[in-house]
Amino acid sequence: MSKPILTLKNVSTVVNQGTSHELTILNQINLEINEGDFITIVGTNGAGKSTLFNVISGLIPVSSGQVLHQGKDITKLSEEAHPEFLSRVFQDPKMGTAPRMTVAENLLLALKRGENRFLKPRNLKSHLQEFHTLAKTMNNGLEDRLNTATGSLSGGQRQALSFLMAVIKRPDVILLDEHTAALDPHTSASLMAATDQHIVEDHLTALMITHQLEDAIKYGNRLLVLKEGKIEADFAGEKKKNLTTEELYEYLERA
Ligand SMILES: Nc1ncnc2c1ncn2[C@@H]1O[C@H](COP(=O)(O)OP(=O)(O)OP(=O)(O)O)[C@@H](O)[C@H]1O
Repeated sequence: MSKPILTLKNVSTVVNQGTSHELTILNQINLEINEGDFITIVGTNGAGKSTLFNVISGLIPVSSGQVLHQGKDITKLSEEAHPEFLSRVFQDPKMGTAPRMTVAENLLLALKRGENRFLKPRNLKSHLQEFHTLAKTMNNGLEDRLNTATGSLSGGQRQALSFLMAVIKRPDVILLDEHTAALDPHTSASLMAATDQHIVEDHLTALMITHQLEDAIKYGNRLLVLKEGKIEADFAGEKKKNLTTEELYEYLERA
């Protein structure tokens, strides 16, 4: 049986506490994320999806409740300590990669994250074959652009690089924050397929926020609907498999 990698126990996040602008963004969230889970998350604007990721990443403090990593309380762990076990890919292709560095240099940076080493050219050379093989898995020509400055890549290639940088060290948890949303439909579908292949084949654990209901249903083993800071619905197994976009849409409208 799989064991929980991450657990949220009665997590609430309240901002502007004690003022007239007080707002409960997350309201008593209980969530157990198991090894190998690929959880898709949908919800209308302002439902609290990004805040949930911000709390898991240590960017926003919880007002009450607990966050556990492998059973260890990380509720008060600093944001800087989270990359040791967690990585995140954002919607904006400009985030997460250094634009003046080449694709290979960015991959090396991600591979050596936390090791505090200087980047040496010979160090880079020894990784080129490995990076070529890795980049090829994204099916968008990234492997032919290893020596190109990241800033001149297409949006799809840049997001593919951000994704590879996020998974290269096999973090315990990967947060995908609408990572295909800024791409055209064809590029988005291609990145989504490559994402899924990596997560499933490498048995990674991931959470993905998306507004694409088809993607939320098609990918992953579990689907959460967030509404006003609460988990309104939690579909897994057969229930998720049998869900249609129409039903989910109605659910969101009703929710
Ligand atoms: N630091 C903050 N201070 C005040 N309000 C905040 C803060 N962070 C988020 N909010 C509010 O909390 C609510 C939830 O925001 P959040 O960004 O988590 O929603 P979301 O589900 O990710 O929405 P979207 O789909 O639009 O990205 C929103 O009303 C937002 O304005």
